[in-house]
This record gives sequence, structure tokens and C-alpha cells, in this order.
Amino acid sequence: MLLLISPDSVEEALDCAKAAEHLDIVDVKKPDEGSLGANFPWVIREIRDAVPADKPVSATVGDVPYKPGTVAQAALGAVVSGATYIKVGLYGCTTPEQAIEVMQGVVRAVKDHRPEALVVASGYADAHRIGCVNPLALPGIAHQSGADAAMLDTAIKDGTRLFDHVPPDVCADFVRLAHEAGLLAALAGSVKAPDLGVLTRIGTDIVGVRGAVCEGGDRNAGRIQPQLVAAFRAEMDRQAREHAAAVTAAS
Ligand SMILES: O=C[C@H](O)COP(=O)(O)O
Repeated sequence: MLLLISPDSVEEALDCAKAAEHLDIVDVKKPDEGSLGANFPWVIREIRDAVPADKPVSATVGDVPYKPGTVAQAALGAVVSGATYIKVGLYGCTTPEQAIEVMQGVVRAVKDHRPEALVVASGYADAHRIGCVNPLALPGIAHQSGADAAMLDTAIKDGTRLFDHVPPDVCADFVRLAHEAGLLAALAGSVKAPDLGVLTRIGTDIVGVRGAVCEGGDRNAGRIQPQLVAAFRAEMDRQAREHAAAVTAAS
């Protein structure tokens, strides 16, 4: 499982760089503009320059409206600025058809510029609170639009968490559907270390985190702490070892 960490500024990205050996993807966002709020192109560029070259930079395009042209152009801005994972939060899409239309534009805009970049179609575990597409529709949306990954995060950061809205067995269905479609499965939403056992067992490919690695567990007031990133990774590694041992013992 890959660890994606979301700093909100160049300063925090530098703290991530101190813990670079413990993380896999640096994800640029602007939390004060929403759960998947988009940051400025120059911030993406500066963060790309600040983190080691072998660490991919991801950028969120925003909690986007159903405006395929607008979103495609924003996605191009993110990839031109140096991101190689382009995440789109399908906030304003109320049907899978709308979401596919938005994502098709994003895939074309991104891949025309950088074919190897990965496009992530993100929905929300708490979709029922905001009226957007159902979480389990995301793998189909990603697949039908030519994206590379399906993701879930939470839209409303009020302390409720991924498993509060999408229980572990439904997250397992999400991962299975993504894998059956040849996609990566990414999960986030105030994930904490005790969730890592389940996320590992169900085969999650990418776990996205911010609050759990911020001072005081506070994704808004706290700053990312390199030692918390290291501790989170240590727990991921421990869960991976336990899971591998259980699989071996069962075979
Ligand atoms: O993409 C990951 C998100 O930034 C997760 O943030 P969070 O762990 O604070 O919910």
C-alpha cells in the first residue's frame, strides 16, 4: 500500500521532504477551499522542486462542478505544473453519466500532455450528505472514462471518518470493483493508524492522509510532523507484515 500525504503549502511540503523515505506520494491541495481544494499552479511547481525527484507529486483539481470544459482546463494546469497524479473530486456530479463526461475531458487533457500521468477519479464516502454520485459508482466512472484510479475521501471534514460512511465490507467491495476494472483503489477520509489493518487486508493500493500526521491530529490548525509520518509508515509496514504472515499461514 502506498502512502499519500497532503501538505497545504510549500513549508509543509518541506516537512514532508524530511520524511520522504517514509512516504510515497506528495499530494498538493488547499484544504481551505474544500476537501479536495485546488492549490495554485506555482505552489504545485514549488512543491515539485522541493521534494525528492523520485517522489511523485499529486495535485487535486478541486471539488469540481459539473463543468467538463472548466475541469479539463484545470487538470491541464495541474499536470503542466509538474503533478503526475491528477485527482478530481466529483463534487458537483449527481449522476455517473455527468461524472464520466467530466472525467473523459480530464483524461484527454492530461494524457495529451503527459501520457504517463495517472488520473484519479475521486468520489466521497459521505456522498449522501452532499448529493453527489454513490461511492460504489466510482470504479465504473473511472473505468469508463479511461482514468487510472478510483478514490474515496470525505467531503465534510467534521471528525467523521471513511468507515463511518462506508463500512469496511463496502470499502472491500469498492477495492474489488476497482481491481476488476484494472484500476488502482485509493481510500482516504480522516484515516487513522487503527484503520490500517482493515485497509491492508482489503487490498487498498493507496491510503491518503493528512489529519493523522498533523500535530494534535488537527488537519486545519496542526502542521504535518515528519515523526508522525514515520510512525504512520511504521504501522503500515507492521500491518503489511502481519497480513503477509496470515496469508502464508492460511495457504
Ligand atoms: O487525500 C487525502 C486527504 O488529504 C485526507 O485528509 P484527512 O486524512 O485529513 O481526511
